[in-house]
Amino acid sequence: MDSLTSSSLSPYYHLIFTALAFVASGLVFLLTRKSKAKKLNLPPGPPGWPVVGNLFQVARSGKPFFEYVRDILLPKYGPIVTLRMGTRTMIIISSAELAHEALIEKGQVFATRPRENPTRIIFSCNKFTVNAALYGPVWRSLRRNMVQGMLSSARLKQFGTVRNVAMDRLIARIKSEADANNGTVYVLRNARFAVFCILLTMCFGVELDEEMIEKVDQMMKVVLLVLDPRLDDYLPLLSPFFSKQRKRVKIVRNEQIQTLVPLIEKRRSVLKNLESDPDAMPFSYLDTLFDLNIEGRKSTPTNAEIVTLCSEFINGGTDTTGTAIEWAIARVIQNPQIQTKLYEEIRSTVGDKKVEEKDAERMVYLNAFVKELLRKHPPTYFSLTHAVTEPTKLAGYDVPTDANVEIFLPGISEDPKIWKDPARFDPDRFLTGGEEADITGTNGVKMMPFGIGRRICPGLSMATVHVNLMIARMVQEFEWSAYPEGSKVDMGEKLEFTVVMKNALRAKVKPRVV
Ligand code: HEM
Repeated sequence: MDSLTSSSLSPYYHLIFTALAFVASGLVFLLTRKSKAKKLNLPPGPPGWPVVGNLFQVARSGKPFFEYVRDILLPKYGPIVTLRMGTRTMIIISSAELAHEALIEKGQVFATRPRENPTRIIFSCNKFTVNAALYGPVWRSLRRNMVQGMLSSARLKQFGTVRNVAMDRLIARIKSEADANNGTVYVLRNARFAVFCILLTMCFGVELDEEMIEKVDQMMKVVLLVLDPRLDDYLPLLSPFFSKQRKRVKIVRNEQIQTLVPLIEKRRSVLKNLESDPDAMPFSYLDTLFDLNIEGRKSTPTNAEIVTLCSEFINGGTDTTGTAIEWAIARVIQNPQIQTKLYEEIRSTVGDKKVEEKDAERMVYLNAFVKELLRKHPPTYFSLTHAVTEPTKLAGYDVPTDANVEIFLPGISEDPKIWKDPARFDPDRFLTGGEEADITGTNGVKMMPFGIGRRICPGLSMATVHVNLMIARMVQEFEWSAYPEGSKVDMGEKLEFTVVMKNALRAKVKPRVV
């Protein structure tokens, strides 16, 4: 789901409003006639204005989109709602039954993606990514390649050393930041950096120096900013007002290509003689892309397409994982008894040894903690947007092919009908005799932080390894507490690319004395 907020629309608000009033009155007659002719039985939703639909209601609520959905739409209209955002029809679902009906029972029909806005078309190289591709041969080829080439359990094992290096670097960074700042550190920044380094190395096949890492990171952030939805994405008739922004999109795309193509070319030449570069990894995502066969296409991916695929690989796992770690540390600080249980489990599993991923895998309490973390804090509150391959029904309502289908994840993982005391953060709920939840949705849907069905996140296993290992190492090395000392952690949320803590978590760390 695009990160639509009232603030992303408000700069244009007054400029556009007058123009719209004219256009609206001119089109109202035509549109009402047209919509009557269609006679779709769409799910219920707030009545909207002609042309703009509910766009300004959302913008004027002053709330981030996820809060508008949670606090205003769902209580009033129930678990399936229609919202008209300018020319786009959005159908939002927020119950386990409906997610199951759509993504499992009618999985094939709901497995495609909607029409993209022009900015996303540029950055996705016309939908040439796993996440944006329409359900069909291109998607199958790209997804199979990513999963078999990089994310299978055999491949994951091969990158164990990269993770260990990144974990040691993370601990060293936390130590030195704490030393320089009276024992305090920012959590998200450090966690994000650690996982970013892992993904960069896996992607490009070399360990980049700090300067290059910083350069790529800055560029990725700029890209995410220009991908923020604009008003003309919902109301294309306003696009003449946005020519400056369109130019900026092209400039940023060029910068992205200029930054990443040298890394691609370097790997191409290193591959001719791997032994020539002692720093080169034996394998990387790039290696799978150079000669990739795409069903229904004769040519292998171009450099621009490779840039896009690499960006997807890196972006898909960076903020999501970093966000999970920030909330994990917040919960650990908020609940010292949870921190003690985690630490005791680490001690009883590995003693004085450094915790490794095979140890983390068999730590029952840690795994319950991570599950509860992803239930209470799914890094994205909406799954990626789905669309249907043909007109269909959901809960008896019509779902047309041009609708954006959004799944609101906390509506499921905090549903009091399927969870005991869902607001409470309690890893013990997953321990013997307690509650259960299959995170993949195969045996029923109760939580779906990675989505479910055909489009389920292919990075699920790797992300779980990263989150488990990072939490285990961070708790093994440090005792975490609130900053300022004795203060309560502010659990407020805000939407960036993911749902992060409203005030970036700054925590006090004390190295453990063993
Ligand atoms: C905690 C970490 C992560 C979370 C919470 C997460 C969550 C998600 C979600 C909710 C979706 C949408 C599923 C749908 O469309 O229904 C998704 C898709 C995707 N994720 Fe992840 N993800 C994480 C990590 C990763 C990693 C590490 C990678 C790869 C390196 C990755 C790559 C992707 C890709 C390529 C898709 C698109 C799949 C498709 O359309 O077929 N993700 N992820």
